[in-house]
Amino acid sequence: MSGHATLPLILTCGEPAGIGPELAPRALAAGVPMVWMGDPRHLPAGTDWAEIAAPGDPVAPGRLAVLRHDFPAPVTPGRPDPANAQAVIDVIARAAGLAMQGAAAGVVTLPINKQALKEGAGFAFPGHTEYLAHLAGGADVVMMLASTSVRPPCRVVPATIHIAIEDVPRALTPALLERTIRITHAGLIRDFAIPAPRIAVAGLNPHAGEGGAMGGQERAWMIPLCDRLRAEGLAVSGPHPADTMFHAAARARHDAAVMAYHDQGLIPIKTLDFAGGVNVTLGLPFIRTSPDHGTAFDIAGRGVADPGSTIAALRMAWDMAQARAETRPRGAR
Ligand SMILES: NC(=O)C1=CN([C@@H]2O[C@H](COP(=O)(O)OP(=O)(O)OC[C@H]3O[C@@H](n4cnc5c(N)ncnc54)[C@H](O)[C@@H]3O)[C@@H](O)[C@H]2O)C=CC1
Ligand SMILES: NCC(=O)COP(=O)(O)O
Repeated sequence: MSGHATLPLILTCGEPAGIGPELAPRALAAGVPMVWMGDPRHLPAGTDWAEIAAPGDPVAPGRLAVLRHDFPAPVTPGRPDPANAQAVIDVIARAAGLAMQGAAAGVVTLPINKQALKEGAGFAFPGHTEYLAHLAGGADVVMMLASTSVRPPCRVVPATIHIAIEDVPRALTPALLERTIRITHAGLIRDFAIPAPRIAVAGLNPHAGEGGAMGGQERAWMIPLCDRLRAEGLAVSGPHPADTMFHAAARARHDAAVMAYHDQGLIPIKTLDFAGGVNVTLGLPFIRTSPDHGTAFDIAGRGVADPGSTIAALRMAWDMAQARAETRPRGAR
């Protein structure tokens, strides 16, 4: 056992027409070592910043360290420019590359606009989660959103993510659900110091199918899958009716909830803790967190964006980096 993380986190700029640039200087309030990667011309006027050549280079306290990445086109808040799309993608890849080389403690991503990247640069991924998994050589990952300021905590993992609701029943297979549960289980042990994670699984249908009266997936394979994993020793419960999994007493009974689809999980967490919710990718070879919100074009450039979720994402990533450093064998990177 050894050590603690010393290298900074990299905060990627995300979509520069969104609220990312104004959140960057305010993220210093997290009080953890970080550098921002992006085009400094996008930062709010008056930002105290200094360019550095590598993540570990020193800057004066209170000053934003910048790993410069120039963008080709000027930015208008609220109006993404297709000409900048490839640079947004390149920043993510560059930051992930540095983290994989061991040159940074992890990556915290400011939001991207998926539509702008698809239209501007043919971005072929639904989001950071899948792109980072690809950059990591096809890592088996899940998306978890974790609260930081509600008790009992709320942690949700959607088994299917950014797909049309009409495609969910076909995409939600026994293999996908089992894989999602196993990655969640391993991630809670590794990064959340929960030695025997309790995982609640949501049914797909109202009332978890009501014994087959409201849908058949629960009886056909979800109950047998949960039974099998329990027999193996995993603390898996369910499938539960999704609508009663998130009141306080229900949250106290699990460490994470694996949900059938995006909104089944993201609506409760964003309702309970929008300002403190953190998106974590479990299963990557490096640490990645993100605020839970998007690009917020409707308020971009006005200086009113709440930095709470970004600050929480930085602190969570830093805590994860410390925990990993403490359990890393001496001499290993
Ligand atoms: N990790 C990422 O890169 C994410 C990207 N997105 C993307 O963001 C874009 C916009 O998504 P929306 O669904 O509209 O969600 P959104 O989170 O951008 O905005 C929803 C509402 O919340 C408000 N809001 C968001 N963040 C806020 C903050 N920090 N402070 C104050 N108010 C805030 C916005 O003004 C808006 O009214 C989409 O392209 C989506 O794909 C969405 C979620 C995560
Ligand atoms: N709805 C969550 C979201 O869009 C985050 O996606 P990702 O960019 O973190 O994969």
